[in-house]
Amino acid sequence: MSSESRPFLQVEGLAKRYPGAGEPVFEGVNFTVERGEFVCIIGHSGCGKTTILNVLAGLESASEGHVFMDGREVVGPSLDRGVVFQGHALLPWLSVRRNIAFAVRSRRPHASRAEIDAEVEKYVALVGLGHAIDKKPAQLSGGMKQRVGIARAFSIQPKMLLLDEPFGALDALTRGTIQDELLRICAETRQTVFMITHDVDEAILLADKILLMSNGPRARIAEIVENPLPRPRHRADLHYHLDYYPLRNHLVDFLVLRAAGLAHGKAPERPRVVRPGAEPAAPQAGEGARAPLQRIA
Ligand SMILES: Nc1ncnc2c1ncn2[C@@H]1O[C@H](COP(=O)(O)OP(=O)(O)OP(=O)(O)O)[C@@H](O)[C@H]1O
Repeated sequence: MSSESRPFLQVEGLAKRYPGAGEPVFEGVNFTVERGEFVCIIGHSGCGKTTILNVLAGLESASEGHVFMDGREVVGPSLDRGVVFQGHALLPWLSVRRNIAFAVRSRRPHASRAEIDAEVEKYVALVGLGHAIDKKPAQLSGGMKQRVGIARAFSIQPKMLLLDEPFGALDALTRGTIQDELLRICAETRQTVFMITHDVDEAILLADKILLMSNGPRARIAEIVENPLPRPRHRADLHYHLDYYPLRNHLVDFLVLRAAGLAHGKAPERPRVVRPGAEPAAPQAGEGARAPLQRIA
């Protein structure tokens, strides 16, 4: 396959086995992410989502399989991939400005102080925190700290952003506001994103594609769900779209009715692609046959 036709991110036959454990947590995990795509992964606790994200980040090694990003194999951490964890992981003794400057400087080690400062201010403004730029993390709310984490990840201009339940600990109102911000920033920057969430509505709002993971052990990506809802999306009226409930029901049914039965490697290694509630999409080059139309309304 030429590098032009290869997907931006390609995950091939990934497996993770911890020493002393019997069966692998997951195995035969295969999926792709296109440049500029926003992909969410959903699955029950313990199926291995964070482990997969850590492998994509280069922070953990897989027992089997390979990850290729932009034509190169991922073998360790890199500024090409920005990670935001649920805990914001800011340096507590540094102000917001200096936390982000630290990241910008790692990308531009020879830039002047004024250049770094200008970039920091741009990314802090992006997440609406200009007024708090000289505060320390302890002086910020949980939502503000997560915003700083997001600004920091964007400030390294990663080829791919990896988000591990970044809004999991936030109240619903704050979560909604930051989701809207992320939606806007991603629309502006065409950032490629891989995000773990437990929140079906969050995935529907943000994702182009939702990976459904079966339960472990020997979990797999059981299904790839294309999100038929058009962009731009707005939380306030998304649920009026005809495809909203077919999509939502499909995701919930998977989690409630199907995920457990597909544990122990019962999900197919090459997951089917479905588009609930919408007309079937035309097959893409190099993609296997798609599942027939699933109108569940
Ligand atoms: N270092 C480790 N040693 C042994 N087992 C581990 C280790 N790290 C994770 N595991 C096990 O691997 C499995 C997958 O963990 P992981 O955190 O990737 O799941 P997850 O799907 O992200 O879960 P959650 O949704 O609860 O965050 C779990 O059963 C966990 O106990």
